[in-house]
Amino acid sequence: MTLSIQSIELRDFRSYGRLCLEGIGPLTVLVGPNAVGKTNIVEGIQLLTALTSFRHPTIEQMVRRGAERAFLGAHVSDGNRELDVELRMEGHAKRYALNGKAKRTADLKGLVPSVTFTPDDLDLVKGSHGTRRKALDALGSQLNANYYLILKDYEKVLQYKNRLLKEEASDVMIDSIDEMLVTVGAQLACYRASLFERLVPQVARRYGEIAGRGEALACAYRPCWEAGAPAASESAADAAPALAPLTRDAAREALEAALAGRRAEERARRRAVVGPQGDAIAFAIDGMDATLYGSQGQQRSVVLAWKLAEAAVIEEMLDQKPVLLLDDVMSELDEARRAALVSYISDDVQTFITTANLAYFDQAMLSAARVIQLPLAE
Ligand SMILES: Nc1ncnc2c1ncn2[C@@H]1O[C@H](COP(=O)(O)OP(=O)(O)OP(=O)(O)O)[C@@H](O)[C@H]1O
Repeated sequence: MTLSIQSIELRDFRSYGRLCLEGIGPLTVLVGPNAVGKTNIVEGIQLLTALTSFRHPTIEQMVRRGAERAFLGAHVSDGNRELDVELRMEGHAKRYALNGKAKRTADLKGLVPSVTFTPDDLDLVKGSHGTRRKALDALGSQLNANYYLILKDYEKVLQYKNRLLKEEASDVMIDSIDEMLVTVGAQLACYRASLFERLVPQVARRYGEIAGRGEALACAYRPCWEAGAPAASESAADAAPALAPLTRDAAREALEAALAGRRAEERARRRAVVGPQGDAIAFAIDGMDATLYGSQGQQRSVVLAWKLAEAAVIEEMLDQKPVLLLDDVMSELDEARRAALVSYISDDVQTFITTANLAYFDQAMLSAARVIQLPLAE
């Protein structure tokens, strides 16, 4: 059974001294003027579900100005299980707990998954490969704690290697860090390739439904070792997908060869150029790169399709519908795309929507929702 959020408490988090929302149902609409704290609530819920924030803030930015520590808590239940997820932030430490017992972030991944959709996500197609890699990794991290741990390990290895290259360390040192990079990087590439393979049919199907007109969307994931570092201008149509399924041995071999072949370049540039930080993800609509040629509407349809596909993959893999967090996106979508998004919202998909304007919602939806006007009366 799907866990859903029953109540939320925020203490000294962002603009809130204390905020309690109780008796939370399937659909909550948070409405209020600019800067009233709508996104702060969404961010708090994301930190308690996906265990991350789309704003990528420091702890200092999240603790209310003037306070020493912040507390976030959610009571979640599926009718059988009653769970309290808590997060405490102080200094440089972020500490999660479940029913009062300290937990590592990795232990809680996937417990109450969520899909967040904010105006920044509209850059998923327009933006760089890095934006798309981050989106894929954020999904993978919720689905599989090992994906998350490998990603964190890889970030550390890469940081260390960059330091060594900057300091012009000896070849022996670079060889030994490359060994680690190959082990961790090959695993990360395999996780990415296999998640991508699951995601793509869902994205393509949803794009077809949203865009209509028989347009075909192709998505390609190309690991870094294929033809060197990817340029953003390369066409998705040219970027052949990784041979599926990508095995760890094949990934290791390809990474090793690419590292050996580009050692001189890495030395000259004094930074790592080979590794999953160079993987490319691209979209093509009817054979044309969506980043370069897609209309604004087409790009938005791809993003929406990607988000709905994320929700579908989470449900498929975790047997649980994710909480949907829609931060101020209704105003960014036209009527048809709004309708596509709203059609996904149902009683069994717990949804939080923020908006400055209720005019974007039809009456049927509003009457099914709990509308919370912010700021709350004291
Ligand atoms: N650490 C913090 N301490 C105190 N206030 C903070 C902190 N972080 C953010 N804020 C305040 O929170 C407010 C922004 O809140 P939020 O982003 O949730 O607004 P919003 O209602 O989503 O606005 P908009 O509709 O403009 O997007 C700002 O006024 C900001 O100063």
